[in-house]
Amino acid sequence: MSNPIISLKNIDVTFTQKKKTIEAVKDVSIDVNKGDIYGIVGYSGAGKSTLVRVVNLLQVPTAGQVIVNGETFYDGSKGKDGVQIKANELRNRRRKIGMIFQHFNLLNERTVAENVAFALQHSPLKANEKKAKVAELLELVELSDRAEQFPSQLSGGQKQRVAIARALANDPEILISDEATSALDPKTTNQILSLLKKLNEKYHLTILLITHEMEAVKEIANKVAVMQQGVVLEKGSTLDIFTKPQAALTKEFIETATNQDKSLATIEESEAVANLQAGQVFARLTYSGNTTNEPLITALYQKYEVVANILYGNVEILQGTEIGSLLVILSGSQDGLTSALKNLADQGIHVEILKGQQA
Ligand SMILES: Nc1ncnc2c1ncn2[C@@H]1O[C@H](COP(=O)(O)OP(=O)(O)OP(=O)(O)O)[C@@H](O)[C@H]1O
Repeated sequence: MSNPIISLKNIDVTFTQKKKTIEAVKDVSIDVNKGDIYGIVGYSGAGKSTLVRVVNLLQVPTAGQVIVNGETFYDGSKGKDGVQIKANELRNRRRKIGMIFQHFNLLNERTVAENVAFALQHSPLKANEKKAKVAELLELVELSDRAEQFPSQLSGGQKQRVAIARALANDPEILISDEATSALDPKTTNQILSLLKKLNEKYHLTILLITHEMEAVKEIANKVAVMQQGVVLEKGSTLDIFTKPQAALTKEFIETATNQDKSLATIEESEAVANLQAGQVFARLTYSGNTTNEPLITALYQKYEVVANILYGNVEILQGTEIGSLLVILSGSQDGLTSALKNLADQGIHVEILKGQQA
């Protein structure tokens, strides 16, 4: 059995403002294993930031349990307001949880090196050891030559790398990245994501990746939870979520991340789909890994006399595995279509009927 480094159980966070009650997080349970890059994806206001602030008790939940590295930080089942870890113990534990943010949160009047050193102010290291640590961290994020510059002299990507160096100063086991790439252009975003991946691989750093971009999840996360209105709609391995998405919102995120959204809109308006005939279905087929080599389309005709007209095809590489998706119109007899769709599902191909009679 896996032993999660972060276990959030049945977390509720409710804010009360005057007479208004906001249920920001509702009954969310998530287990993050050591070495995971766990993406939490959702639109603005979904409750992502509130949820991750619960991990280090920057936000105390209204109900539920928070267990980090085997230590119970909060247990809502005990007592009226729950039982919390002692303040000094929490302070120590928090140093092992680094955080980075969309707006970097650097001290503008301090140099790059001083910004990183700031995180070491309570460290037991001696002055010369702290200096060496800062130099080592700046080398890690490839900013050694900028040590004496000020944040205002840096690009957004460089600022975020300073923030990452600072977040790593106390050798954390967990890094929380709250929309860390949201203010960056696509190229810089990829550089930061690659750096996070490198830190994950090299130091086995567990990363919680909060984002509204499924693209970022696709690049580096091995697990993902999709949030909407305080609730986790679905969660699982990135591979499973991308090949068998259930919730409409998850599908929407994936379509955007794989650039299918625009193609789909155009194809849905095409004559072939707009004027779909009886005996035809418009479907999306998604398949991963070993199924990609199967001569799917030929087999459908040979076995069931079902003709597949491919309107769109795409292959993505996710976690080193090929994920194929096809938008097709399948035409055949009622029985032929039923058997063909069953055959596809039996082969582990995820079939979504987008239009036409469900055979
Ligand atoms: N301290 C607070 N007091 C009252 N309401 C809050 C507080 N913090 C968050 N909320 C509300 O909780 C809900 C979830 O907010 P949250 O910031 O967690 O969402 P999010 O998914 O992180 O979105 P964003 O990316 O925009 O921050 C929102 O309706 C927000 O207005």
